[in-house]
Amino acid sequence: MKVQIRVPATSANLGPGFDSLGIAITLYLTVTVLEENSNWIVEHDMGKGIPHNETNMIIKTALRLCPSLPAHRIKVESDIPLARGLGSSSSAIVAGIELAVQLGKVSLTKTEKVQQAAELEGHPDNVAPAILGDFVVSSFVDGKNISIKGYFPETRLVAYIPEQELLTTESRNVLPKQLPFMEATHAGSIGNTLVAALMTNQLEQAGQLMEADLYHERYRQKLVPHLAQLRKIGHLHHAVATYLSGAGPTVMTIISEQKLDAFTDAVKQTGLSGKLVNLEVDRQGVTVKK
Ligand SMILES: Nc1ncnc2c1ncn2[C@@H]1O[C@H](COP(=O)(O)OP(=O)(O)OP(=O)(O)O)[C@@H](O)[C@H]1O
Ligand SMILES: N[C@@H](CCO)C(=O)O
Repeated sequence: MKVQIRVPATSANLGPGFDSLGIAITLYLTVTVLEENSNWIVEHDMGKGIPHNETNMIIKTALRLCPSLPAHRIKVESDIPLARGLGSSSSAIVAGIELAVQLGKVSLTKTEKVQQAAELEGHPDNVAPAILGDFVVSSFVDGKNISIKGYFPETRLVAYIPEQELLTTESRNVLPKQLPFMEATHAGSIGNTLVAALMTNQLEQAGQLMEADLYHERYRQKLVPHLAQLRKIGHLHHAVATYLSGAGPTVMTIISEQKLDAFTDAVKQTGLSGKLVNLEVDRQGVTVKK
């Protein structure tokens, strides 16, 4: 048996949907399960910081769900860059949960998988679309995760991915501990209206709301000065919206296919050193091939 688990990258927040909204996108982490072994071996070329043994996040997650899981050699391939705001840690957690399900015969519904993954990640906005695919709106009520999947309007996406990593913990440290009540309700109303616009396929309206975040982008701006620059280029080229993907530093631009080339050409002319990647929404979420 050769099991292959494929998990999409994700882009969280979409502006005002902090810790709640996310989309799955067409970059993938793939785990191939090879033979049983006396200890866990994780083959990968993701860099020195990522363990090759049972301390790897994928294996740690799987063992947490199923401590008796028999050790295997696994191969991990990924085109999701680490610590760039594209949900790499969530994809590893989701792969670990699926590994426990496949090898340990752990039985979990999709809802239970999202619950487990969101508890491990600390917030559901990346793990929920990584599991369910497409666009997901998530929250916790009395400790129970509620995730609703919707159809994200047809569009193209361009990710500007800087060379430098930005850990989520570091990017959360610049956020305020509290927001005044009226500011919080206003920020929430923008997020609510954004969800309504997306669920009713009103992408233009959604774009305005995505750029009206009051929760996090203004506090993170100093860590990601390229956000304002890219948003300005987006406006000049009639992009739908430009927002900070997850905790950054990646900046995502939503744009129609017709305007995409002119936008990317303009970004290239700025001399910004990051990479531009054309993407689409992944509609499926995690898949398993046997
Ligand atoms: N495939 C993987 N295997 C093992 N560890 C991983 C893997 N992918 C990510 N990690 C761990 O997760 C860390 C990055 O997590 P972090 O939450 O900071 O960023 P992110 O998930 O890429 O971005 P964001 O949450 O903003 O979308 C990496 O530095 C690494 O320790
Ligand atoms: N909602 C999270 C996503 C990154 O994990 C944040 O912006 O910090």
